[in-house]
Amino acid sequence: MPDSIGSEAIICTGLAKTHPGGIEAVAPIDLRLMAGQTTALIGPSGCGKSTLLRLIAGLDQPDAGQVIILGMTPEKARRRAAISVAFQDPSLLPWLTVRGNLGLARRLARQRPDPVRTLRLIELVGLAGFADTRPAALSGGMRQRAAIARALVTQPQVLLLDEPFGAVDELTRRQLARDLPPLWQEAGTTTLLVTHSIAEAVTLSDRIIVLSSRPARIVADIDVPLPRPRPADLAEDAGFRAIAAKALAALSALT
Ligand SMILES: Nc1ncnc2c1ncn2[C@@H]1O[C@H](COP(=O)(O)OP(=O)(O)OP(=O)(O)O)[C@@H](O)[C@H]1O
Repeated sequence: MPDSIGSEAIICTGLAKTHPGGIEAVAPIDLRLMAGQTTALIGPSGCGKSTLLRLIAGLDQPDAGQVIILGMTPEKARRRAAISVAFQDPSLLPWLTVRGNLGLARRLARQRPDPVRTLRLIELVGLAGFADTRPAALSGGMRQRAAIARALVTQPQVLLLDEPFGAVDELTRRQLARDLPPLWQEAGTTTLLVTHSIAEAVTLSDRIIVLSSRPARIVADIDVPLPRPRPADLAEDAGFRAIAAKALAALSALT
C-alpha cells in the first residue's frame, strides 16, 4: 500500500464554474477525498457532474476556488502521470491498435513498455483477442473498455472516470464491477467516478456524493461501509439495499 493511504488525495475548495452563456454548472463545492478510496458522484442529468470531474482533472479551469491533487495542481499531477482519466468519449487514437494506444499512454507518461501488464489489462476489460484491433473496428462499449484499460496502464494514483460503463452491456458491466475494484485497492488508487446507476455506485464505491440539480452542490454524502471483495449477489444484501435507499431518497428529494 502506498504511504499516501490515510491522507487526502483530492482537495477541492470553493470550486465553482459557469459555462459560456451564463450556465452555472458547479456552485462553490468543498470536497476532500481520502487516498485509496473510491467515490461515486451521482446527480440528475445535466447537473454538472462532468464539469466537476473536468475541473478536478484540470481539463477545465474554475471561475473560483482550487483543486489540489496529491499536493499538486491538477495540471502538474497530469504531467507526472499521477492522474488518469477515462471519459464518455473514449478518444483513442484511431491509427493505433488497442495495444498501441495503451503503449502510447505509457510512453507519454515516460514509463517503460510493460507488455505483460498491458495485455493483462486488455484481457481484464474483456478485450482478449482485440489487442491488435484498431478503434474503428470496435463497438462503442469496447472502445470505452479500451479507454479504461488505457487509464489503468500507467498505474495512476488518481483515477477519474466519467460514466466509464455508459455504453457497456449489462453482463460486461457486472464483470468490470467485479474485476476493477480489486485492482484499484491493490494499487491504493484514489478513484472518483460519475455514474447514473445507484446500484453501480453502491457496488463500486466507499462513498457516494449526491449532487443537486444545476448548479451542482453536495446534498448528501453517504458512507458505503460494505466489506470487500463485494460478492456478485451484493444487491440481495440488506446493507446494500439500505445504502441504495438513502441515495435514492437524496435524489428524490431534489424533484
Ligand atoms: N463547454 C460547455 N459550454 C457551455 N455549456 C456547457 C459546457 N459543458 C457543459 N455545459 C452545460 O453545463 C451543464 C452541466 O453539464 P455537465 O455535462 O457537467 O452535466 P452532467 O451532470 O455531467 O450531465 P449528464 O449526467 O447528462 O452527463 C449542462 O447544462 C451543459 O449543457
